[in-house]
Amino acid sequence: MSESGPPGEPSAPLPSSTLPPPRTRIFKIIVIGDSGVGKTCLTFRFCAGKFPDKTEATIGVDFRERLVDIDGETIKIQLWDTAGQERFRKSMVQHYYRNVHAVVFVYDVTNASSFRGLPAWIEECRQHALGSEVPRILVGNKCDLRDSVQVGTDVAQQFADSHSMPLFETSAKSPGGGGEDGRGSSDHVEAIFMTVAHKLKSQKPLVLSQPAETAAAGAVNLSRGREDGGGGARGWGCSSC
Ligand SMILES: Nc1nc2c(ncn2[C@@H]2O[C@H](COP(=O)(O)OP(=O)(O)OP(=O)(O)O)[C@@H](O)[C@H]2O)c(=O)[nH]1
Repeated sequence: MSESGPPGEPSAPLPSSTLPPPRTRIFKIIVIGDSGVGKTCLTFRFCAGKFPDKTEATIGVDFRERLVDIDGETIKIQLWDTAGQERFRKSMVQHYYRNVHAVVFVYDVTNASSFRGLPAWIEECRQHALGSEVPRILVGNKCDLRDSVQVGTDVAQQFADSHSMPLFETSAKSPGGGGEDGRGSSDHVEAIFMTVAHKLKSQKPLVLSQPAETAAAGAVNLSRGREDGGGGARGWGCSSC
């Protein structure tokens, strides 16, 4: 007998209009790295599909979200674009690291100092008890500025390997290697975040979720932008990356 139905009546399936809405899983991904490496541009690029007209230094944190479809499941990717400048981080930093599902470390390939700063960001994660089960990736941004590169792929790959992270080199501005408007033949920034989402989906079910109806509309299909597989990164040893 149904607990909620009238006594004595057999339980019948609920009409679909009365079923609770399906839950949407949320993947919280924090994006960290020195000021000016392009965290805002990368997250904007993924969530809004374009390079922002102008950016200012992030104060505290900005959130950007996008619904994606992975193997038939709608998932909300929530990107936390954190401030790179110490003075804009202080009061917020403990909030970034709560319930984090993945971390994206960003450096600027044209700025060696931003690459040298990476161990400090890794150390900050350690201090906030981020375990090795939390996937991390390394992103070298601004690859469109070919003549100004200061951090070579081999040195970055060595660093990534030594921290068991996949390395992606990309450009938020011209992510497919195409024109300045960013409309290349394949969208590398897309592939990077989708690779993280795939990795997370292949892990155990995550707790954070919300009814799908409250999530923003506009789910996209995974097949878009996956052709290049995210730049042949290695480091996780899983089939989806
Ligand atoms: N050429 C080029 N410029 C970029 C790229 N990504 C970001 N920029 C520029 O780099 C500057 C800093 O970008 P942001 O995205 O604001 O950097 P951020 O890491 O969010 O900086 P903070 O908020 O201070 O931590 C801006 O002038 C961007 O236009 C890129 O891929 N190529």
